[in-house]
Formats: sequence, structure tokens, C-alpha cells
Amino acid sequence: MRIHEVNIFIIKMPLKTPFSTALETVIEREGMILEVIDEQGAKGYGEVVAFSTPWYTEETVKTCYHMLKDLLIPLVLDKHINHPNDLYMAFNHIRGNHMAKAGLETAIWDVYSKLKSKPLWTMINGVREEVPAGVVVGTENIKNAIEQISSYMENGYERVKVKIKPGKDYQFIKEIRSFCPNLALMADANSSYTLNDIELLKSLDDFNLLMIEQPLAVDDIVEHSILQKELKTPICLDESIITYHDAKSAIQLNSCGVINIKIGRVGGLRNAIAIHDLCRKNDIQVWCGGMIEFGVSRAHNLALSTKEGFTIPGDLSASNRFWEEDIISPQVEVFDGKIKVPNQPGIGFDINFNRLHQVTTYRENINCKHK
Ligand SMILES: O=C(O)CCC(=O)c1ccccc1C(=O)O
Ligand SMILES: [Mg+2]
Repeated sequence: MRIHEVNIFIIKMPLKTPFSTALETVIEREGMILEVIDEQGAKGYGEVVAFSTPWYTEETVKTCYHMLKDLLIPLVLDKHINHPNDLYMAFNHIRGNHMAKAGLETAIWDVYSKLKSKPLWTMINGVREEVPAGVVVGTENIKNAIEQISSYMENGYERVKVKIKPGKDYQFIKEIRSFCPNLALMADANSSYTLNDIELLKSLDDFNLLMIEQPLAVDDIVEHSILQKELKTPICLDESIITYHDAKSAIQLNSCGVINIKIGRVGGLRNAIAIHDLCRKNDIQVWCGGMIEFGVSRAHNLALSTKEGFTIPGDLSASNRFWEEDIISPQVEVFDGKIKVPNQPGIGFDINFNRLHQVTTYRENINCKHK
């Protein structure tokens, strides 16, 4: 395979309703879609999941644009690529910048599967044709949270995650639990606590949560292991797991029972699969995380979630969770708490170009002649 051209689309779309985490409230989502075109004209799509500002990780849409245009795309343009896994070594001398790398790597996985006329999920040895869905409530207000949860339950979601932070925790979860005592419920703190909050975090054991996600800081793998010894509720790590080595450290130190795998955060599908394989060997549960993403990334998440270890529902929701109209066709839909995995080659969804062009704020073509 040889990539002759890459089109960059920077896009912006308002969320249906604002989404609040401990770190940031997102009202409008900026993002980037990459279209790679190979020498035979086959097209593949990837999404760069960085935000406009570096609140979740260090990357932003602009840093990704720079990394892609000036460093990463030139490494693949007009080069013979045997397999998408080889990009890991090709990109290895560039530190970090996982979301930029993942956007390009996943686009190349899509085109590679299309050239082989196979769905991406079978190319990566997925084992299931439908994937359990999950949804996240990111609202500050308890009344709104309960309203949203009840409407998601009506839509068939069987697992709900809520965002917590200091001051919006024990009482907040208590009220939700009394509204839905049997729902599979979990809480994500986005690293807003410290070990000084250990009594509060222990008190959340009262609520039979599936897990508590990223209670402590990003670089606190050691402190998460101290906390996990004190909690009955399993800890799930998100922000702390950037590399395979991080996952190894967390497993060795018993810092968590669960890892949330995001393709963007870990630098691509190859790394996501490597972490999945490591977790399986070590009896650590995994699920696929979400990034308030558009349909292209949702489609890649769906393919990843067909891997054997992804047995618990991830943050994989329908397109209409966040968007009036997504940029893919058909949109991702949830039936009976599950999402059907498409069987067309590649990611299995078409781009809705009308919608893509409507939300595009900047577009650029990069081809071999630029080198
Ligand atoms: O897209 C989704 O459904 C997940 C939403 C979510 O929790 C999230 C969204 C953006 C950045 C980080 C996170 C997170 O998992 O911490
Ligand atoms: Mg999280």
C-alpha cells in the first residue's frame, strides 16, 4: 500500500447539550478528520480526538495539525507500507503525540482493510457482531442527571457513567442510586481527588458502583495502588494509561482492576490491541473509552470493541447522544443496549460529505508533490 494524498478536515459542531467533566465543560466540539487516499484511489478515514485546548491530555487540534502536516504525514506519503502495525516503528522516533499518530494510523487501517475487502473488525480478529453500549451523563445538576439517566434507560442503555468531583460525589451518587438501584452504574472523577480524600472515596463503596474511574492524578500510578487496597470498588484507570508500559506498571502494582482503552490516548489501534492483550493475560478487565467523538472515531471504537476482552459496555453510545447529525452514514444506533457492527469493508460506515462540508472550518490537501 502506498498513500498518495491526505486530506485534512478541521471541523466544529455544537453538542446537543453541554458536557461537564471535573476538568472542563464542552459546549462545542472541534476535531479533525483525515482522509488518506492510496495509489489505487482507495480512501480511508481516521479521526484525531484531541480537543481545542489541552484539558484532557497535552494535545490540541493545533498541535496535531502541526505534527501531522510537518512530521507524521511526510513519513507515510509515497512510502511502501506493508501493514498498519508497521507505523508504530515508523513513528517511534517521535515522542508522544498519541492522538495525532492514532488519527493517521486508524485512517490507514481503514484503507488497508478496504484494499483487502474485509471489515476492519475481522482484520483485527474481532469475535462479536454486536457490542454492548454505554452512555455518559455529564451534567452538574442532580435533577437533570436523573432525567437524562431515565431517558437513556428508556433508549435501551444498560450501563451509565456519571461524572463526579469534590462536592459532587456522595450525595449525588446517593440520589441517583435511590432512583435506579439496579442500574449498572459507575463514576468518573477525571483525576479530581487526592489521597487526602480517601475517606470520601471509601464511602462510595456504599453504592455498589461497577468501578470508579481515574480518581487520582494522571501520574499517580503508585498512589492508585495505595487507594485500591483501601477500596472495595474496583479502580479503572483512564488518563494514567498512555503507553503499554504504563499498563504494565499499573498491573504490577495492583493499581486498578479495570483499564479504559482509548485508541487516541494510547497512540493507535496497534497499541490499543497490545494493551488489551496484556490485560487479558493478567485478568484485568477492559472497556473502550469515549472522547465525545464524531462518527469516524465511533466506528473505529466499535471495531476495537469486537476484540475478545471487551466484554463490559464501554463509553460507546449512539451518534445522537451528542449530535443532531453525525458525519457518517448510517449513524451509529443502539438497539436493546447493543450496537450492531457493520460488515462492509473497512470501518463499514460511509462519510456523509454534505454534513462533513457543513461543519468543516478548514481544509487542506497534502500530496507527494509537497515533499
Ligand atoms: O464520549 C463519551 O461518551 C465519553 C465521555 C467522557 O467521559 C470523556 C469525554 C472526553 C474526555 C474524557 C472523557 C473521559 O472518559 O474521561
Ligand atoms: Mg475518563
